Amino acid sequence: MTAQLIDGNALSRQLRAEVATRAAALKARGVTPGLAVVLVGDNPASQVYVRNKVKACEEAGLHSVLEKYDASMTEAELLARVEALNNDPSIHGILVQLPLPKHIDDHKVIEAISPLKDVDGFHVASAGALMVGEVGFKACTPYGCMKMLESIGMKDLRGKHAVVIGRSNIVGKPMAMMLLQANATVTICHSGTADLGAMTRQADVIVAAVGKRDVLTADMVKPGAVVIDVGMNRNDEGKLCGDVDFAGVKEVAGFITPVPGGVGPMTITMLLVNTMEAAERSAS
Ligand SMILES: Nc1nc(=O)c2c([nH]1)NC[C@@H]1CN(c3ccc(C(=O)N[C@@H](CCC(=O)O)C(=O)O)cc3)C=[N+]21
Ligand SMILES: [Mg+2]
Repeated sequence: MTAQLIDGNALSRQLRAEVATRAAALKARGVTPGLAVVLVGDNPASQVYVRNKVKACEEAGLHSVLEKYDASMTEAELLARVEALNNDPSIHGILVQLPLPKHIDDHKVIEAISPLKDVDGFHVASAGALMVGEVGFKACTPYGCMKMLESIGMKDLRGKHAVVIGRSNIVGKPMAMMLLQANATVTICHSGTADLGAMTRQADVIVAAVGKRDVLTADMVKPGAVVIDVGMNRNDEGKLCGDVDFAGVKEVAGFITPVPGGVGPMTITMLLVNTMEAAERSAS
C-alpha cells in the first residue's frame, strides 16, 4: 500500500480530548455545554447514529438530551419542540436528525432552529456566513474533512487544486467553500460533469461525496493526491464502504481516508466542537 491512511478515529480521539478540556473549564465557570438531539421516527440507521452522538457527548463531558418522537408527530409539534429548545438556556446546540418523515418539511424545521444553536451548520444563516467568511457554525462533515487535511500539514491550500465530487447543501457545497477559504483552487463536479476523470486527474485534493460506490477509481487519481472519502454505502456483502474504490486508489494516492474510521467519526467530533463553541459563545 503506497498511500498513508488519515485515521479519523485517532484524530477524533485527539480533538475530543481537547473538547473535554474546554468543557471542564466551562463547567468550572458554572456552564455545562448541552446538546439536544431530536429524532423523529424509527429509521434504524438514524437510531445508531443518534446513539453514537449521545455517547460521544457523554465521553467528552457534554450534557446531551435525546428527544425521540413517533413518526406520526406533526410538523407543528416538531416546530414547537424546536422553539422550546431555542429558548432553553441549558441547551447550546440543537440537532434534528435527518431525514425526517415525508410529511415534515426538512427545510422549514432547519430554518426554525436558532442560528446561535445550529451546530449542524445547516441553517441558511450558517451557510451564508460561510459563503461570506463570517462567524457561523460550519457543517460538520466538510469541517471534519478540513481538519483531516490540516492533520497532514495541508491547512493552507494555496497553489493546490481541489476537486469536490458532489454538490449537496450539507457536504459538497460547504466543502467547496471551506476549501476556497483555505486558498485552494476549487472545482465542483457532479452528475452533469462531462468527463469526471479529466477533472480529478488534475487534482491535488479530491473529496468524493456522492453516495455511490466506486465513483473514484485508480485511473482517475494523480499519483500522490490526497483522497477524502465522504461516502457511506453498503457493498454486496453488506459491509460499509465509501465512494472510492479503496483497494485500487490506495495504490496511487499519497493519502487516503478509510471507510469506516475516516470521515464518519470526524463528523461527530465536529458536532462536539460546534456545541462547545456555542456554549463558550453563550457564556462570554
Ligand atoms: N441533522 C443531521 N446531522 C448529521 O450529521 C447527520 C444526520 N442528520 N443524518 C444522518 C447523517 C449520517 N451521519 C453520520 C455520522 C457519523 C457516522 C459514523 O461515525 N460512521 C462510522 C461507522 C458507523 C457504522 O459502523 O455504521 C464510521 O464511518 O466509521 C456515520 C454517519 C450524520 N448525519
Ligand atoms: Mg421531508
